[in-house]
Amino acid sequence: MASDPPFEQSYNHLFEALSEDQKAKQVHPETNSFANNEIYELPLIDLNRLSLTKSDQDECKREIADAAKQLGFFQVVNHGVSREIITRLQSEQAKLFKHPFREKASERLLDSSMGSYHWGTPSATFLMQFSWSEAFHIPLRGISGLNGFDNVRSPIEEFAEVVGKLAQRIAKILAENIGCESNFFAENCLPSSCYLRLNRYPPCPKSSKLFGLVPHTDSDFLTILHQDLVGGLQLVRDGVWISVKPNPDALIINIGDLFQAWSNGVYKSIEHRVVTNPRVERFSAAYFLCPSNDTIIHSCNQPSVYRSFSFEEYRKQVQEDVKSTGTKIGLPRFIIK
Ligand SMILES: O=C(O)CCC(=O)C(=O)O
Ligand SMILES: [Fe+2]
Repeated sequence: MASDPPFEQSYNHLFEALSEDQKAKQVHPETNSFANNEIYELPLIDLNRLSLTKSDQDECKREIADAAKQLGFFQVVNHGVSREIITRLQSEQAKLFKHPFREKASERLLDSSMGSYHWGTPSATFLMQFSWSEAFHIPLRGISGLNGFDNVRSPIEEFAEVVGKLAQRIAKILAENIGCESNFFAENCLPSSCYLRLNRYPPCPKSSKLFGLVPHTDSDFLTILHQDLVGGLQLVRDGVWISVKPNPDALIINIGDLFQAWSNGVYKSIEHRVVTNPRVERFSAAYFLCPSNDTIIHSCNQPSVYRSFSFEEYRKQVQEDVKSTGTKIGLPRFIIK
């Protein structure tokens, strides 16, 4: 049966032109061990302590900063997003993706100025650069553009509102920990410049060796993610890919490139990816804390590792690199030599 979205038909230059043997050579060298990666529980931080005594608060803040410095990834519980919102979001997200491919791709679902639908990887020239997934990219200023989709709009709005506040709270804690201007995020990362991405990873019958999402770092300050129980998210720890164990009660937080630059390399934007599952579909929802396009990102400590750049310049550079080389280069472009 054909997949939905029609990856193989539409990208047959990637899939068909290759013999089985060539395919095996083109996938990531360690993809054969996809299933055998260590299953790792991210550092689990209970945010309830932020409303307890000063020493509880300090301990909680220290754990957040330590995780952001060492692994770049952690998970939080008692984050303020109710189980009810998450359940509704998951159920409406699944329904949204169930619309026929033609409808999703025709932009009738989303007013195109308000959001966009993505599937596969148009810039991929070989299978290792290909992502077997589809996503709705929804700028928060555009939630009202989900024409006629009141059922999905309301859990998205509620999720984004609570997670947006959480993102601000975490960013402030991280800024204070390194003695930097903690109002920066409240001033520059308004909800109108942040966005949400709803991801779906269809079962991948062709090959369990394909990526659901290719290895990347996030181009924002920080990302807050909810994943379902299927699993598949992996990240690099000490140079080795490890699998993140899903926790239905937790939200995953990871540092993005902008925080790494702004903190002068103290907080780590870590490479991560999603691997495909041959039988089950997987869903995740991610909130990206972003500044306005004209915000200048400069290291808050000296001497600067990275030169200053605007968010717009960074995004354009990433897009250009992806278009011309098939992969994101990201922060290394901005290191002061
Ligand atoms: O689906 C996931 O678990 C990760 C998604 C992700 O990394 C992203 O959207 O940037
Ligand atoms: Fe990501």
